[in-house]
Amino acid sequence: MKQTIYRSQDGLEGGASAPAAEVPAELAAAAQAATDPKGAAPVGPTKISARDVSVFYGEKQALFDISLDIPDKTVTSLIGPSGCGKSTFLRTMNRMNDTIAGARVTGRIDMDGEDINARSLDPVLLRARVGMVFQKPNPFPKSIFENVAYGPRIHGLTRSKAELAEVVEESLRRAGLWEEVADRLHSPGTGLSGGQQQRLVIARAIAVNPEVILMDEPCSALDPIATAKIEELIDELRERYCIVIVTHSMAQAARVSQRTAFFHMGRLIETGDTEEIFTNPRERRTLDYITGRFG
Ligand SMILES: Nc1ncnc2c1ncn2[C@@H]1O[C@H](COP(=O)(O)OP(=O)(O)OP(=O)(O)O)[C@@H](O)[C@H]1O
Repeated sequence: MKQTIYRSQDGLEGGASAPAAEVPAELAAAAQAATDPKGAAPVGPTKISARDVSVFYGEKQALFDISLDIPDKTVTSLIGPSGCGKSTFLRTMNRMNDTIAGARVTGRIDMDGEDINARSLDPVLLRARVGMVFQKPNPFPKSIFENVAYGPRIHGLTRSKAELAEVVEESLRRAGLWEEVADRLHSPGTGLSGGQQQRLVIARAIAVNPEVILMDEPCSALDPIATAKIEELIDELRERYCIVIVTHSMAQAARVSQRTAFFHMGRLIETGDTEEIFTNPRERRTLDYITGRFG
């Protein structure tokens, strides 16, 4: 079933007054539910504030003057066609672009009002505060226990073995994996299924008390059941963390995020509540993308 969406005239290219497009009713309903879930916490205050952020890979400019506020305790989706700069923008938030030879970032990104590119800020500590989950699960070639214990140990977050074991258990519980691995904590993390490995990686990120979790297409290598589990987990985690997710799946963005930002050719075209972006976008390009006309 389709639902006809009428767009506002404000900011439209072309200025047509006809119904803009047909957004599948399921997508619109999912976006509505994610934006205004019953009993859920409201969108939090701004956690990360990007101003005029541009990124260059050598001579090539990949992002152009991005200004975007990312709220705390909220899931923000970054959507847009391949190559539009979603992952590049995600990486600016934990300075992962610093690790790419020839990459240069200009502009300013504040986290809780603090410039994350300040020289005084240690990128290793920043990456503990701003954890990252990649497309392909990447557990260390170590046991399940050691994968999670590694971060707290190197950052000196626990004082005894017992305390470390507690942090490991708590992190695995919060990542929804404890029940499945409690009896094999000392088996290799790489022996788990893809979906379990992705939850292990999330537990590893959680173990160092992050404030933000960045996810770069975290479900693209997973089957639908494992994907559903990760989406459920994302929904639970947002009560505590600021979450930013890059996804190619419009249905996933509509299901899991309360805020959505649409990128196109290195520019931020539009951002707003997910429901608004999916049902009444201001820009024609946004509409064309979410209704599958390009990308
Ligand atoms: N390490 C790099 N070196 C040079 N160019 C890069 C590098 N990483 C990304 N780019 C270029 O920057 C632009 C944005 O890429 P990016 O990966 O951020 O886009 P994306 O929207 O995440 O794409 P996708 O959805 O395909 O993952 C692209 O043109 C890409 O080719």
